[in-house]
Amino acid sequence: MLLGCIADDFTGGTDLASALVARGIRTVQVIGVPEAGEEVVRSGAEAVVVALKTRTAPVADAVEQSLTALRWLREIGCERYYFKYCSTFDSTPAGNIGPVAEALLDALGMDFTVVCPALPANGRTVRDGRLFVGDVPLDESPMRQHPLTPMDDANVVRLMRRQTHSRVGLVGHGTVGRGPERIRAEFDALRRAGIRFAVVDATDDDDLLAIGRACADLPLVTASAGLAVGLAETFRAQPRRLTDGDPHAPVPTGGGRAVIAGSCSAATNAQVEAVRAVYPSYLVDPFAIVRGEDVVTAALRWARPLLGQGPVLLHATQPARNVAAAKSRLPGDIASRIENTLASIARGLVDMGVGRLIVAGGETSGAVVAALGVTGLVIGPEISPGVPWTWTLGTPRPLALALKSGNFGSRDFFLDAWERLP
Ligand SMILES: Nc1ncnc2c1ncn2[C@@H]1O[C@H](COP(=O)(O)OP(=O)(O)O)[C@@H](O)[C@H]1O
Ligand SMILES: O=C(O)[C@@H](O)C(=O)COP(=O)(O)O
Repeated sequence: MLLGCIADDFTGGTDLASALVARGIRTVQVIGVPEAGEEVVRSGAEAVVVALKTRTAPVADAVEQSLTALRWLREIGCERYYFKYCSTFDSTPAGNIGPVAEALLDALGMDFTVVCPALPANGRTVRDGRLFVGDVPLDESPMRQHPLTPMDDANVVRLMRRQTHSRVGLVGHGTVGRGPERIRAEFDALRRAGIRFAVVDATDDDDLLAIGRACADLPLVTASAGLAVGLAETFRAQPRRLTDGDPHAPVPTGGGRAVIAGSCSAATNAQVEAVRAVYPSYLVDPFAIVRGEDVVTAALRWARPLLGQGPVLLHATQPARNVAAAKSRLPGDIASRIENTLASIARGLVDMGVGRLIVAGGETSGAVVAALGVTGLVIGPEISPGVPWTWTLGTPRPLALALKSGNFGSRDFFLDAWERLP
């Protein structure tokens, strides 16, 4: 085992696992910290991703869960660690990226690491420490209206300073463009100056390759899935401990097809719109949940006769103005009540024979995966950058499951995804 990864949500976990697999690193994703590690060790994986649902948890809880994951990764023999957060730095002013990163550094006895949210494959770049989504600074992108983690600042140095007690510095593009030696020298200079976190500019995969090489001796990196581009190369350069080949033959799965969408991100809204003209679709109404209606039974009654005919869509996804209205008029826990409702619907659909399921939204995926009793995910073919098909472990029968980050995928994602299934 070489690389132990801790992802702060489940879509983020499959994003990173898929990036590592695409670069030839055998990767297993586990859901939460398993009770025993033997199965993972026996699987011959070179990397393991522990997917947690800590992005919006209370800070102390997120820190504790992440430290538990780190302990488990150490126990099963990991030597290097990767804290994976969102390429749009989804967090609140209190955390959880900063506090978790700080706790992991402390636990590993380290005094320095990188903060690298860039993910050029999905249009997220960092210039002068500012995070861009396409050409738009993060705080002017639709992320400013996220239901749980609205982002009001694009400056990653400032965001990290808000969230940590540590000193935060910047390695600008001028340095990154000069290559790994220069970047490493800058890391050393920052470390000597008492800087604990270096935000690193990156605008393309060449930058990430250079940063990956410069990080070759760091036991812990913190990043989006982007840095996998660079780190995978440094791992491949090491002697391989395992035989070559794919440990994860695809598991053909049949059964009904469904899309469950709980993300209200711009990309998911567009994907829901695209599909509503094609599939039967059902809106899960937050106001009905709060009125105490049996939304789950109603949704399943609607879906039952349709499942034999083709895919169905069940969504809470709504445009930002409706989400703002729901948030202002409904109780504070409405987001998690919607997640739980969608998770119960997913469970009911699987009980009715659905075997191929797409879930949109990180928090939503966390709730669905828990309700289905999934203990691990085998990574299959990539549907679009950062979103693979996976096969579930721990469920009574393997399911084909795609966990789609809210802002990933083209407009036709829900229509095209089925074609990528073997
Ligand atoms: N109509 C709605 N009104 C308010 N909140 C909603 C609505 N639909 C979904 N939500 C909540 O918004 C959150 C979306 O987060 P998530 O699932 O992580 O999506 P994303 O990947 O886009 O961030 C979830 O907690 C979900 O329950
Ligand atoms: O890094 C990313 O953008 C994704 O891997 C991710 O974490 C997205 O989170 P959600 O949009 O909440 O799914």
